[in-house]
Amino acid sequence: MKLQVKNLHKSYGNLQVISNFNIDFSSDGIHCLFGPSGCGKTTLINTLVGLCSYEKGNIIGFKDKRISYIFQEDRLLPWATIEENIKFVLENIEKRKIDEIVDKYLSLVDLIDFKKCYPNELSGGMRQRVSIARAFAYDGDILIMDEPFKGLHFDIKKVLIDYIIDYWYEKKNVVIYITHDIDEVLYMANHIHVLSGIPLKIQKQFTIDIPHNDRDDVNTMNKYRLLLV
Ligand SMILES: Nc1ncnc2c1ncn2[C@@H]1O[C@H](COP(=O)(O)OP(=O)(O)OP(=O)(O)O)[C@@H](O)[C@H]1O
Repeated sequence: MKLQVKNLHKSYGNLQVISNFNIDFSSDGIHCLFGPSGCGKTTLINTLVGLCSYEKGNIIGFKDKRISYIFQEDRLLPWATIEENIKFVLENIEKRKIDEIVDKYLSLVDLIDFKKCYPNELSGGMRQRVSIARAFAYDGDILIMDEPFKGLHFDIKKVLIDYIIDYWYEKKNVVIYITHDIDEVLYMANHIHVLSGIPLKIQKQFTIDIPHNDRDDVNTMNKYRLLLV
């Protein structure tokens, strides 16, 4: 699967956040958008998934795709329990299977004991984990994540990153994520787009074509680290 953005223009009033921007996404590796706060990364992905309007340009390949989107903020329904929040995105699936899916992903994010709780009974990090579980349960054709692990404890973060890497090897879906964390990039990403802005620009793009379970040689990885600092 290949997704393309061509000559994209997007502004908020007089603020031109994206101007004549081009980028391609493929399913042959995990894509990372790496850039400073405020350069326009969230605006770009909100535009790609149709949450933001844009003035000009072509967005090719996203239409009619089911998209799992992990937002920066949890966006849970406050009046629904944790399990109901996940069930809400599971359509056309038989009831027995729905319970299995809910339990599978709540166990993955280590929140199975909290499924009858409401969002306001959980901490911010726990709510973020629910929103990760919800996105995985939805199982879209494209997975997009906006700083999904920000503020999470190292142990659970590693479990979730390993899950995403395995998920990508299994499904070979397009996976795009935003992060500010260099170690996370070196551990998880294949195609790295280093961005600046505003307006949003690609400073450099490079590929780490080392298999994920073979990235522990510090000297090799430092070569890539230097491209990110
Ligand atoms: N709804 C909005 N209305 C007006 N301006 C906005 C809106 N959303 C974002 N902006 C502005 O657009 C610019 C890009 O914001 P955006 O959130 O896309 O950046 P970002 O790279 O994702 O930042 P961060 O890494 O901090 O999330 C910023 O100057 C921001 O103030």
